[in-house]
Amino acid sequence: MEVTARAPGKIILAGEHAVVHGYTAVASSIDLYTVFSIRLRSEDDDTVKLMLNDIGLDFSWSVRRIKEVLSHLGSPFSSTPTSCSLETIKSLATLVDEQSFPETKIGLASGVYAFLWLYTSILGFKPATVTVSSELPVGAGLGSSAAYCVSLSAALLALSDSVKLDVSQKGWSTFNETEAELVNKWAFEGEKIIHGRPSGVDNSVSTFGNVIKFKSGVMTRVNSNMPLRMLITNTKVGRDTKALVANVSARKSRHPDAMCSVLNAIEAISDEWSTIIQSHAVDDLYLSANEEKLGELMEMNQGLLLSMGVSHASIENVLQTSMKYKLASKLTGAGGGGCVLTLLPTHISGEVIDKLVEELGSFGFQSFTAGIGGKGVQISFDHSS
Ligand SMILES: Nc1ncnc2c1ncn2[C@@H]1O[C@H](COP(=O)(O)OP(=O)(O)O)[C@@H](O)[C@H]1O
Ligand SMILES: C[C@@](O)(CCOP(=O)(O)O)CC(=O)O
Ligand SMILES: [Mg+2]
Repeated sequence: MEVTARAPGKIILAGEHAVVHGYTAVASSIDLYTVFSIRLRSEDDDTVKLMLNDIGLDFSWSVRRIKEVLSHLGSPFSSTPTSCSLETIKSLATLVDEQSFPETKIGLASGVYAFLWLYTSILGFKPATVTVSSELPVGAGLGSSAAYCVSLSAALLALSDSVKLDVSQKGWSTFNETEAELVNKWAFEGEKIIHGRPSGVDNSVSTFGNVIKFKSGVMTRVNSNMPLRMLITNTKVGRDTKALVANVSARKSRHPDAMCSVLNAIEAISDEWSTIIQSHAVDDLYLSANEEKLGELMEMNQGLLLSMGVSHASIENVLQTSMKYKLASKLTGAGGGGCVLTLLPTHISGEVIDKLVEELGSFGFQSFTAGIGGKGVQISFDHSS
């Protein structure tokens, strides 16, 4: 039997970085998914094979070798999400180094550490073939790391004793609330390995879907009543969430008072975002007034992100280009490159959007739209293999 789990990426509508420091963010899932499939091999087949299709890397470890290096961990504890210690990260690095990880892709190694940690913690030392592929750009601010950790945790838990699913079900099915909580907690442990200090907003929205508000580790569901449309522009400038989050923390310790004001202002923006999208538009006039307010909030949030040091020339380029069409934009995710959101109000014509997309394309950027606020993690079972 093969187990497949898929988890969505996300956009942060307001409050990225601030949320790492305990201030509110608002985020939504998008209908682009990362998919993990796991097929257990027979017990005498001593191999764990990992195929990372998006980055073109394959790994193969013997179960005996994994056991040897991680023997100090003991048996799996799938029902109790546990943090990976620094000492264990070193052991995981040994396992990855033995596979001669290409130097040019070394930034991606933490994803493999997260794989090994979640795999051995949840399933123990079972031989299997694991593949992952994603519709999300990796490392571009759309939460690929969270979708990776959530879909992996979901597939592993579906094969563990901690979750009892009806494996005869056909097509995609969802987890109950308690099971989804467990998936989310494990995914957060994986995110910690990749991000250093994640807030938990990305894995929560990827697990539970829809639109959420997130503050100090607590998630609240937001009932959005607005038809939100965003153009997502990938500047294709690579960046690393872990480094950007660390830079913001360093700036906060250098200028605690100024940064406190910036973070409070961002929280006010997030709160207003969630109030506006929850309100019912009584007519078109009310809707376009609300869209205008959201556009202003995005511009203000972007200005504050610039003051935190996480904008980039490529992001400023997208902002200026969309401004020519009187459209508001902000970076989404960690910034420093990656993706930018541009609010597409309901009144805007397809022609204008096409022109904007073309102009952004002339800089080498890639723009697309995605469905906002769909389902969270889902699972399916295939008995044919
Ligand atoms: N499909 C994938 N295949 C392999 N690694 C992935 C995949 N998706 C995410 N990752 C891991 O997540 C990291 C990117 O996470 P991050 O810097 O937080 O960016 P984002 O979450 O915005 O895409 C990569 O370096 C890699 O370790
Ligand atoms: C910057 C931050 O707020 C979001 C990071 O998102 P992404 O990894 O860039 O998709 C960090 C976090 O909340 O953990
Ligand atoms: Mg990430």
